[in-house]
Amino acid sequence: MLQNSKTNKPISLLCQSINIMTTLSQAYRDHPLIHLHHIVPLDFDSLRTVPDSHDWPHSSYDTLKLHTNGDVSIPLIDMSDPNVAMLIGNVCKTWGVFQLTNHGVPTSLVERAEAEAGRLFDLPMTRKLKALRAPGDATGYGLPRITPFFSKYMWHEGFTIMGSSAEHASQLWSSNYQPFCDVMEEYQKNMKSLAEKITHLILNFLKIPDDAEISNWLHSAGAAAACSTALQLNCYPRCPDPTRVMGLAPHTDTFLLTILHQSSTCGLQIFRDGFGWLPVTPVAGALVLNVGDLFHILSNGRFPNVLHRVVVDPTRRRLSMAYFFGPPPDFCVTPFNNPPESPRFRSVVVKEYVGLKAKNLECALSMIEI
Ligand SMILES: C=C1C[C@]23C[C@H]1CC[C@H]2[C@@]12CCC[C@@](C)(C(=O)O1)[C@H]2[C@@H]3C(=O)O
Ligand SMILES: O=C(O)CCC(=O)C(=O)O
Ligand SMILES: [Fe+2]
Repeated sequence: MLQNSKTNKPISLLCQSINIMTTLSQAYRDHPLIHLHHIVPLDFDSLRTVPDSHDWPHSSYDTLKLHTNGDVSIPLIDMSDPNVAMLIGNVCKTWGVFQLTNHGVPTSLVERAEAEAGRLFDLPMTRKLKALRAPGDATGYGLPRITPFFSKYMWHEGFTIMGSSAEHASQLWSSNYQPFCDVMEEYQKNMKSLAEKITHLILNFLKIPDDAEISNWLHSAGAAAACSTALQLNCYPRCPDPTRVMGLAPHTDTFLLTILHQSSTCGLQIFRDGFGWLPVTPVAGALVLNVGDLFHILSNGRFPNVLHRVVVDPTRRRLSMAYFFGPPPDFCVTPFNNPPESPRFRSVVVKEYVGLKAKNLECALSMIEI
């Protein structure tokens, strides 16, 4: 029987019943987005003007003033710093987002993954549509999941992977799809082990005891592979008039942590109270990490689940790869509070929260608030 390496407690729930546990794709299939059937991304490269369907009423450039003062920038943390746990913990509290260098993920792997993502989005539309996300499914090619919550479409095409990408990749390329699958698999492995390390540092920072359910899960995660993970490849084609479109509309991420690689093209912005939208300027070799809703809940609101969006570049297409990490769909997330502080949220099972988000997007959090 597997045991938590720290507490020596058996990991019964997580490992033994693995066959009856909900997978993340299943959790998403259980909460389909009704309006997203048969709507496909535009063939952006063929367009010379912005169609009305993609013309945002309030342009992404001036709805909220973009803060351009160079001295306010997202913190940069060096993972080889001896105080890394403290640095990451404090930044999660004050910002909810940071860039990380010396993270141990080989640059060559990141470059190969970005090149494969580029090869995918370079395919003709007729080819990409072969891997179109089926109605009610979570994986494959298509529009962002949050699309139905907005009245206009985003200047975006994406490809979602949960585990193996073989089924969809073989629809994209009848042969020669193995290099794509191999690099995406290796990338996900590296992301998972980085996400586990960072989560471990954060749980220590929050002084969450070793016998808490979340610690028990994390210490078993490597062995049991019982996690919710997804890799989202994002492409923001260049746009004839970027001031009128939205690359990715403002949102928070659902899971514990997101690890993002952004190409050298600018576009990601975070919303910070008192400042407005701040750009996350690409730093070569650095990964962007941000707190998602589940860490916000788990930290009892101490960590902000940072609101972010993406604006589009007039001259260059932008690629990014976002890896989402959290406990498995059947896991119950309980806020960790130090008495006399009381819990701000009720406990919530991951798949139940996925369902709340599918129906209510950003209001999901307030629905579990106490
Ligand atoms: C595991 C995840 C996380 C998802 C849903 C599912 C697969 C795709 C992810 C994204 C990627 C784009 C932004 C977002 C908001 C979206 O629309 O799809 C993300 C969402 C979430 O964080 O909720
Ligand atoms: O493209 C980016 O920089 C951000 C993508 C993002 O926010 C997401 O995939 O959730
Ligand atoms: Fe995001």
